[in-house]
Formats: sequence, C-alpha cells, structure tokens
Amino acid sequence: MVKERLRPIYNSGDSLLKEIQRTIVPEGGVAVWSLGQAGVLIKGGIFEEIICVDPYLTFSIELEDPDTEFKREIPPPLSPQELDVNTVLITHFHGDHMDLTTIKGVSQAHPETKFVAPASHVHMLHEIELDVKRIIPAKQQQVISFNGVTITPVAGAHTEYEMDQEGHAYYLGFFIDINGVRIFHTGDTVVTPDLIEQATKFQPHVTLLPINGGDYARTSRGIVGNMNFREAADFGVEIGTDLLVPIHFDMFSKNRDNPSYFVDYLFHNYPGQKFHMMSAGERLIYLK
Ligand SMILES: O=c1ccn([C@@H]2O[C@@H]3COP(=O)(O)O[C@H]3[C@H]2O)c(=O)[nH]1
Repeated sequence: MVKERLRPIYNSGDSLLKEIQRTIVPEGGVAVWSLGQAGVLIKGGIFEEIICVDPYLTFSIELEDPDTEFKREIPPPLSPQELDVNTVLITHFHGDHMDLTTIKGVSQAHPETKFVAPASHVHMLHEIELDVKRIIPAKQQQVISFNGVTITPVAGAHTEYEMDQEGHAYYLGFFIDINGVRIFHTGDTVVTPDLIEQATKFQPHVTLLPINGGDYARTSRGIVGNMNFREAADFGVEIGTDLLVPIHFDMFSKNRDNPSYFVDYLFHNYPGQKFHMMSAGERLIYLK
C-alpha cells in the first residue's frame, strides 16, 4: 500500500552513498543533494565537511498517527543509519524537520556526528538520550564555526516569529558559509522585512527556500504556512542570490504546490534568474 503511494526519486541507497563519498568538490564550490521536503546534504570546504539540514528519513509521522494527512509521497533516499555526516542542522521542531527517529538512528550509527538545533527545542533531543556534548543549541545571530564552516542562525517566521521565554527563536534558517561559498537555507518561513535585510547582507550564492505557501483551508486544519512560489521568487531575486533552489514541495500531497508554477513565475518575471529544481537524491554541484 505504502509502496504504491511512493513516487520515484532520482537516486537512493548504496548508489547515492557512493556518489556522496566519491564527490570531490573543487575550491569555490559545494555539492548539494536533495533529501526531499526541506532536507538537504551539503558537502564542501577544505575538510570536505558534510552538513545535513532537516533530514526526514523515516515514516515516523504516519507510523505514530495512521490517520495523519502527512503521509510520505517519496521514499527516504537514505536510511538514518546511512546518513554519515559531520553535522546535522535542524531548523525547527515539526516532525518533518526534527524527526527524532531519524536523529536517533543517525546518532547511534555515527557517534561523531554533532546536532545543531534551535535552543528553544533542544530539550526534545533529550527525549532520545542524545549526549548533550553532541548538541549545539542554535540561537539567532550567534555564529557557530568549525573546520572552515561558519553557520549563522537567522530567525524565521513560520507565519509568525515565535520565541521561548529566553528570547530564543522557534524557527530558524541558516546562513552557511563553506570556504567562501554562501548558502542560505531559509527553513520554514514567510517573507519579512527583517529576513530581506539580513539575507541581502549575507548575499547568498545559493538560496534554498520553501514554495508551498499557505491558505485558509490548510490553516484551519492547523497546517502552518510558508512563503508561496511567487513570494519565494520575489524574495530570492530581491536578496540578490545567484541560484534559487525551491524546496518543500515533494513530500506531502496535502501541503505542497507545483514547482512548475515557481519556474513559470521566474520565466515571466525574472528571465535572467538562475534556478534549479531538484529531485530527491539528485546532486547539484555549484561553482561560484
Ligand atoms: O510534527 C509535526 C509535523 C507536521 N506538522 C504540520 O505539518 C506541516 C508540514 O509542513 P511544514 O513543516 O511547513 O509545517 C508543518 C506543520 O504545519 C506539525 O505541526 N507537527
């Protein structure tokens, strides 16, 4: 039943693992793989760091609640045990971004992997008994640096800016600088003047941004919205990014939009804007 529902993806399992291992990224470049939804894997820098953002590599949402409308439409390109990365970045606490089953599987299979998660929600990682030494609480504007990589968390508004009592943002995006290649993973957010200002200063080479939007029907079912395809394109162009990569459109049939609308909108309004739409498991090599 589940198998019939799942749509094909470009690459997965052993073949994807080998590709990730064998990819040597030239200076001034990064390799990016889509893992579906907001999940991406990024490789680059002098130490060939591998960073993963928001891996949802299980069926945990539908296993925990068989009546959920959030049933996967694509298979996980890798199992949690196969995800061999230096650092996992988590943008926020929703199960399709902070999947505790994925995180537990990764952490048990790869004892060296570190986990960066919003300070407001690191307590959720204690539920899976992740060693606190492996957790880096992320706070907006507080830079995290390791091995030639600089990560600056930026607060997002998953329709609203929300924060805990200490003022730590619930929803984060990440400005990631790998050896001079600047990547902005927005996380889940709508467009705000503050986000435009900060992203314009960062001047990303590559911006990964959601396009699924939001509407009355979804909001009334408790689904929190994001920027839509028009807002994503306008935002990406306004901040001056070189390459736009739409995300958050392939996982759940009830909470997505057609990426061809994003492409069509760019075609008509910003024909000089570079973009790349990815299939899960696909590799993109970006050179500055
Ligand atoms: O653990 C979960 C999983 C999902 N959700 C809802 O489903 C939506 C899926 O897309 P999104 O990640 O933009 O936003 C999510 C939320 O609205 C949730 O509230 N809690």
